[in-house]
Amino acid sequence: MNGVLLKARGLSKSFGALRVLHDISFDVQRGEVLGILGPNGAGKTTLFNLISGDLRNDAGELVFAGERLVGQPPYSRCKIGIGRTYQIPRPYVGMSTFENLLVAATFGGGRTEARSYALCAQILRDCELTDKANRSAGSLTLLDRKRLELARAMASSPSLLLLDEIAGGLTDEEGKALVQLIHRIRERGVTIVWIEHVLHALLAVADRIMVLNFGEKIAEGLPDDVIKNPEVRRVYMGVEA
Ligand SMILES: Nc1ncnc2c1ncn2[C@@H]1O[C@H](COP(=O)(O)OP(=O)(O)OP(=O)(O)O)[C@@H](O)[C@H]1O
Repeated sequence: MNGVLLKARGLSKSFGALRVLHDISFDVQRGEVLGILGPNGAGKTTLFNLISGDLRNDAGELVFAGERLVGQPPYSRCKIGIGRTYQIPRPYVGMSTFENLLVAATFGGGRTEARSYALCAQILRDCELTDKANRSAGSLTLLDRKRLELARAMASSPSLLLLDEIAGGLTDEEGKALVQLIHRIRERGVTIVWIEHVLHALLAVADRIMVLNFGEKIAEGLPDDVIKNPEVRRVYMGVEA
C-alpha cells in the first residue's frame, strides 16, 4: 500500500436527538478494499453521506489526498475523485445505459462529450454492459442495474469508490459476477470502501474490515480477526461467546 488516501478523524453526526455517528476515526490506504459491517441503523450509509458530501458532519475532519473535504459540496468531491453508488440504484430511467454513463463522465468527471466516448465504451466492456448500451436503463435486470450503478460511479474516474450494499438481492451466481467486477475495478488501481451485508461477497474482496454499531466503531482489522472478534459476533451475528 502507498500511504493514506482518506483520513477521517472524530466524525460525528446527529439527526435531532438521534446520535447516528460518534467520534469515528479511520484511515483508508491507497489501493486497499476496506469493508464496513454493522447491523441495520448502525450509521454506515450516514458515514458515506458525510464522505460524499450528501450530508454535513457536526464534528470531525475528513482529508482526501491531502485536501480537506469539510465544506466542499458533493460535486467538488466527485471532481477530485470520490465516486459512490447508492443502496437503491438511481439511473436516469428514460435514458439509455450509454447515455447514463455519458452524463456521469461529462457532469461528474468534467470531461467534454467527445473525450468521454472512449472512456464510457471501456467502462461498458469492464462492466459487461456493452450489449445493453442502447437499452433504456429502466428495462435492465437487477444485476445489470447494479452494474450500471457501478459503471456510472466509474465514469467520473474516481480514485476512491464508495459501494453501498451493492450485492444485496442478487442470486449466488449474480453475486459472484459482481465480485469479479469489483476485483477488476480494484485492479485498475481504484481504492474501495464497501458497505455490505452479504458477508461472503465482502470477504472475497476486502483487505480490512471496520465494524460499526450504534454509531460507534467497535472493531477494525484483518477480516479473519474481525470475524472472530467476540463483540462483533455478538452484535452482528447474534452469536454469544
Ligand atoms: N436524513 C435522516 N434523518 C433522520 N434520521 C436519519 C436520516 N438518515 C438516517 N437516519 C437514521 O440514522 C440511523 C442510521 O442510518 P443509516 O442509514 O446510516 O444506517 P445503516 O447502518 O446504513 O443501516 P442499513 O444497514 O439498514 O442501511 C437510522 O436510525 C436512520 O433511521
